[in-house]
Amino acid sequence: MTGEKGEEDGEAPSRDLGELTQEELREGRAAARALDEVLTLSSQALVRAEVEDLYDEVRPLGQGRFGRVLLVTHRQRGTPMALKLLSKASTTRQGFLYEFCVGLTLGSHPGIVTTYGIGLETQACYGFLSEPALHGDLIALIQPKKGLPESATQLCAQQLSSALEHVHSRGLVYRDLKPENVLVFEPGCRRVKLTDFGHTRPRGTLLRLAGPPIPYTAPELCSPTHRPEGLPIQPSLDAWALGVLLFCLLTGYFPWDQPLPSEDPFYQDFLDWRGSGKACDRPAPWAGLSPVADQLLGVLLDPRPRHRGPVGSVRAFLGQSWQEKAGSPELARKRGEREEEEEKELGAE
Ligand SMILES: Nc1ncnc2c1ncn2[C@@H]1O[C@H](COP(=O)(O)OP(=O)(O)OP(=O)(O)O)[C@@H](O)[C@H]1O
Repeated sequence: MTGEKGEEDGEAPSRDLGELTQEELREGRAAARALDEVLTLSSQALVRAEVEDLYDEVRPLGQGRFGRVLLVTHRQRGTPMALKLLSKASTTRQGFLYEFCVGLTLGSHPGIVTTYGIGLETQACYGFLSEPALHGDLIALIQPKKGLPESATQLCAQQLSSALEHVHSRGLVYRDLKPENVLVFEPGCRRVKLTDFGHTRPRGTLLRLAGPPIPYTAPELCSPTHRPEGLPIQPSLDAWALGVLLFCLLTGYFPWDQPLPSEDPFYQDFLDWRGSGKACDRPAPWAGLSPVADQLLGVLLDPRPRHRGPVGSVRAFLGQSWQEKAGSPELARKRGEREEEEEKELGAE
């Protein structure tokens, strides 16, 4: 997404490194400088034209809060492309250029949507072109209370962790991992790619939460005690979001609404279980996950950002079973506990 920017971020002052090491701060600054370079060049090369002068509209591909995405074909060559249009009413020129240029600099990775080097300015909108995904996004594939087949989940895990590692290797933090931003290029999730770089920022950028937290928001951003000037952002924010996304894919549930123990009993239950390590404390939504999945999610969903595993931790768990097999005594026991709990909850109403 893109939007009015600048309310929520600023540059980390050099005398105050927050939780960043000198090396991390240098990495973030180098990323900011590299982006600035691409942005200046792209800003000079925007094509001023109306969409219909250059492209034929085929059909809408999707709609976000800020952007409308259309399948178009090039008028002369017939090449199919996705055109993301951002209204000038809600997006600044700088905000648009930022999203466009982050896409351009990251697009060489197979797990990241390729952005073409054509930026457009019409009377009412800014726009840019990228490769079109003809199988939609991941949200359409997740079945409520079921999730995705495990094979598809592991394929997503492998490709998304690699794509996020690429983002991090460029000194950037993605910050917007959710199923709507994962595009599907082949059935069965054999090829999925990350899109929407409107929230991506250099490591170390100071960030305050602009709205209410969502399930994917890491707890360090929700803490009321966090520094008023903002938290210097780290790749560990993406590792948390990856953990939540994998949970959703495996179960068809969110693990919690927001990671605030005082507000969200599901999150409190998770913390209690982490603390005790006892099977009887396992929260109901976690029934159905194998010990391997527990371990993986335990690494990614560590509430302490400096102890949280990186996104690449996923690799060590691929190819092992992440779901209890249907009919296994362990699953029957966990399901029994879940049903008992649900009965208790219903009884309490
Ligand atoms: N290259 C593409 N090919 C196919 N569909 C796409 C493509 N890019 C985006 N979409 C679809 O359009 C939707 C909206 O796009 P996008 O997330 O970029 O918009 P946004 O306004 O920035 O979103 P947000 O609400 O997260 O701010 C996506 O969820 C996806 O379904």
